[in-house]
Amino acid sequence: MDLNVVSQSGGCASSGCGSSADRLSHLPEAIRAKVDNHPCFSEDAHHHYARMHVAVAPACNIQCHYCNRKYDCSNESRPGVVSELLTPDRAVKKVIAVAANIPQMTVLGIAGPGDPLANPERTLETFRQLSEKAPDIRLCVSTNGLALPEVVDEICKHNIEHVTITINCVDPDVGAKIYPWIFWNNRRVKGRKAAEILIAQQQKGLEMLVERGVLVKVNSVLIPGVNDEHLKEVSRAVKAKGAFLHNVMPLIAEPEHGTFYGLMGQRGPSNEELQTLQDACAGDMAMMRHCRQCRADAVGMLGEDRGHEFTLDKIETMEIDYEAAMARRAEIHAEIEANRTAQRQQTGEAFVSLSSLKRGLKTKAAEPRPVLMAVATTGGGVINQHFGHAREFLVYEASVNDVRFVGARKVDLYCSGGDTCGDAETTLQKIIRTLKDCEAVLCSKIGYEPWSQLEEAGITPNGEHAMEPIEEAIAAVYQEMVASGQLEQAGAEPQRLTA
Ligand SMILES: C[S@@+](CC[C@H](N)C(=O)[O-])C[C@H]1O[C@@H](n2cnc3c(N)ncnc32)[C@H](O)[C@@H]1O
Ligand code: SF4
Ligand code: SF4
Repeated sequence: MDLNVVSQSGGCASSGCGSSADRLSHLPEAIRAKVDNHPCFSEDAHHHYARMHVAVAPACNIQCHYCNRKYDCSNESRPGVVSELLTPDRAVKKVIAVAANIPQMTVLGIAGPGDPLANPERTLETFRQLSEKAPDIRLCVSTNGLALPEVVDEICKHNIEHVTITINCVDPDVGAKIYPWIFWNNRRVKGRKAAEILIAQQQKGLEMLVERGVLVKVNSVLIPGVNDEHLKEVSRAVKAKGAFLHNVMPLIAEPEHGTFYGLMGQRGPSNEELQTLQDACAGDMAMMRHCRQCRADAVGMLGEDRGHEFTLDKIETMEIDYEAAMARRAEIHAEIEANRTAQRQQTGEAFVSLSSLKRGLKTKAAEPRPVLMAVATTGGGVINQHFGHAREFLVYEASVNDVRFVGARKVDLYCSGGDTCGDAETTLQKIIRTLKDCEAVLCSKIGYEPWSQLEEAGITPNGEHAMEPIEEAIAAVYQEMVASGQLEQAGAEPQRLTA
């Protein structure tokens, strides 16, 4: 997301390129302070800070063709899925237990499993208690927007500075294909009329939040053949109304989830379709590309789920002094910030070197082509994960202009424990398919078998940059590729480095 904020403001003055952390520096101070440690509103922050959701809101006031909250699997990570519903009191207890044990957790969101604003008492009571008992935690809410205008003032009372509205369309004809019904003024409204009311409420809620200085993220589910082309218009419309960030997420639709789309065989988008649409929308506004479509009870860094460590039976036995925990949290946040500053400096140097590389290319020749690279990381902004332990890879695009984050791709674990990874061949082939458009994989270590199969598939494994900041390492690998001449564009004059 930070990337496009910068492109609107002209980018790095000297070179036209910069790290994702630097890109935050172009935001006004008041906004930067609100997003700098928010893992969802800042791509850079998501390497360092964690979030949690509490599942206090079971009911929903609309039906989306892609949602079925009845289907649950404890191993599954997707929106609407939860293991246990919580009362506000228990939710508050859980948040305090998590904040004391995972100090980098800065954000508590309520995102279901239904719609938080269709359960206003439970949602607002949770926020009320938390703003009093844990004032160092940022509070967020995610809603379909139908009930939003009526509760905007109440939300603002609880110091909520970040709200997400799911807006899949601004045209009721498109909406009628996504929403079979809404529950409005005590009756069920169907079809185009339902979509018309929902869209009007969403737009009104968005305007009201922006007027009150709340940062609004808009989620849109990309449903191929239904709203794919239309989402560019959605992006323009919400930007014009002052939304801060647009998060275009892929539809998840499997027949076994029992949703209308799942049963009708509606497919989700490919990685390429998603990225193409995100890039097309990016002309109009800042995009979030690091969303992991979390469960409604997720706990931990984005992409990880530590919910099993904080089940009700476990938190009942935890004795927590939150005053002391807050002091410890502040110390750890200061350490994280010191690390981030050091990383920023290191990455800045790598980018200066990328800029000299660009200047060194003969001006008439075409630039070397951009390259996608995948990275294995457990967080902290560095390359620190064994290939076989990765449950997801972060994908970056490197070019002579920039290194930009383009998305996270989930994979099955290659090493499922023990010293040997012998019988995991099918899993490895699936991982290679997921990364097939990447030209290198950067990780801390990698075994012989995946090394040779990646190479055979034309993906270069690289374990030389362990513990280095991600963007610095990618910039370095890209420079090596340029220097070796392997990135010359087909049909272009050969390029030469002058220095
Ligand atoms: C579970 S919802 C909860 C908040 C609220 N009810 C809403 O819809 O905004 C959180 C997010 O997940 C999205 N979502 C739910 N089911 C999905 C699916 N099958 N595929 C992709 N996104 C989905 C929703 O559109 C929403 O943006
Ligand atoms: S609004 Fe949210 S909770 Fe309600 S049906 Fe849609 S995705 Fe599910
Ligand atoms: S679903 Fe996306 S926006 Fe919400 S907590 Fe997860 S990563 Fe952040």
